[in-house]
Amino acid sequence: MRCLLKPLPTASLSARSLQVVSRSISKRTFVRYLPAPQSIVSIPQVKPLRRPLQSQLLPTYNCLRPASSLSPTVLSVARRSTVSSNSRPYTTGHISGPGAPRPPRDNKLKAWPFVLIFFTGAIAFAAVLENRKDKPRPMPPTDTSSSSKELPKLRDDGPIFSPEAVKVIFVLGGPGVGKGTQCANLVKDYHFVHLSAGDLLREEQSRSGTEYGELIKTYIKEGKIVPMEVTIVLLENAMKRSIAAGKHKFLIDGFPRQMDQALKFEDVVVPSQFTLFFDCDEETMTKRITERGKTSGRSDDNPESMLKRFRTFKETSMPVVNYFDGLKKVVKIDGAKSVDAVYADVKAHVADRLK
Ligand SMILES: Nc1ncnc2c1ncn2[C@@H]1O[C@H](COP(=O)(O)OP(=O)(O)OP(=O)(O)O)[C@@H](O)[C@H]1O
Ligand SMILES: O=c1ccn([C@@H]2O[C@H](COP(=O)(O)O)[C@@H](O)[C@H]2O)c(=O)[nH]1
Repeated sequence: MRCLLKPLPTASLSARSLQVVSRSISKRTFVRYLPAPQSIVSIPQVKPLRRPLQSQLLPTYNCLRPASSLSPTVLSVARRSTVSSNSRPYTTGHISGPGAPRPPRDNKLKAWPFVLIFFTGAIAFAAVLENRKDKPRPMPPTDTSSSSKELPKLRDDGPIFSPEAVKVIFVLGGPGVGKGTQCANLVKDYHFVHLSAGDLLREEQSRSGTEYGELIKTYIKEGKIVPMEVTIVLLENAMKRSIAAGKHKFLIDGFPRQMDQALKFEDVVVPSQFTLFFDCDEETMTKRITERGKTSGRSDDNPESMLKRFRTFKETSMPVVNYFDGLKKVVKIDGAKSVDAVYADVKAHVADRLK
């Protein structure tokens, strides 16, 4: 890039303009007029410009100076790079007559368009980057008529039960891994109350007069997680009923399936003791669900819903397991073994914490 400088009384420039021009000059080749004998002296910028040379050039770049007023160093640089007006098309347009510089034009505004373009470009670029940032998106509603329902309001004034008085163990694992089967064993031996979030949702879905029936039906069929407000209220009510009957130990099966549920439940109901996590490969779980699907009558025990449930489990529920694992609150059990072998492992790992 080149910048043409024409004779201009320094005094006619504001201090700010001088600053801007001098900054742009220090980065470019600049051209200056000398009175004689050359028509134009082009002083190529040396990068970086040596300090003493720069300090001699910068104060003079805007005005005509006799060559005699320049230091020998400046002059020699200038003369070495001096060209005739014909050999530099870019500069010839500014010469009228041999050796005569064009009358000065007001150069004050020249830097501003560049400054403006630079800043406008920078702002636009920043805006584009901001938009491309991956942002979390809300889950698109699967059924607009039901998802627009007003959800129950959850309190935010702390847990209603104390963890000393009410014991909660979360039971997690992929679809069909055998959570319900193992919970039934624990209920028999350790007198837990077994609350399956999926069962509570299915009950609510078919309860006459419910306003969430359609919403729950759609979410379950799609293998998605019903909004936590509905599930937490169902769990809380079921727990209150059991506590009123003198039962204080709960296995909460298939919940929390999503991080917001985990945090909210512990905030407003009761903090959990730990999580039993049954680990298993998808192939084994698929076989178990397929077998169960022959008689269960469940709307999600079919290949299409199964795939969606596996995906939701990996993407949405595994982060919950990992979260509690980070807090050292997960007991991991191999769920691929036989029912009895799995139960033996459960007892071996947590028998002392179940009483
Ligand atoms: N260890 C096991 N070996 C073989 N079959 C099992 C085992 N555990 C459970 N099953 C069978 O697999 C099917 C699914 O078990 P279960 O309903 O307990 O799983 P789940 O994890 O509660 O499922 P979901 O999350 O879908 O409600 C049932 O038919 C059950 O009898
Ligand atoms: O906290 C929960 C638990 C379950 N769901 C929905 O129910 C189905 C079936 O759950 P199971 O535990 O397998 O019986 C599940 O796929 C979810 O759609 C839920 O939304 N929130």
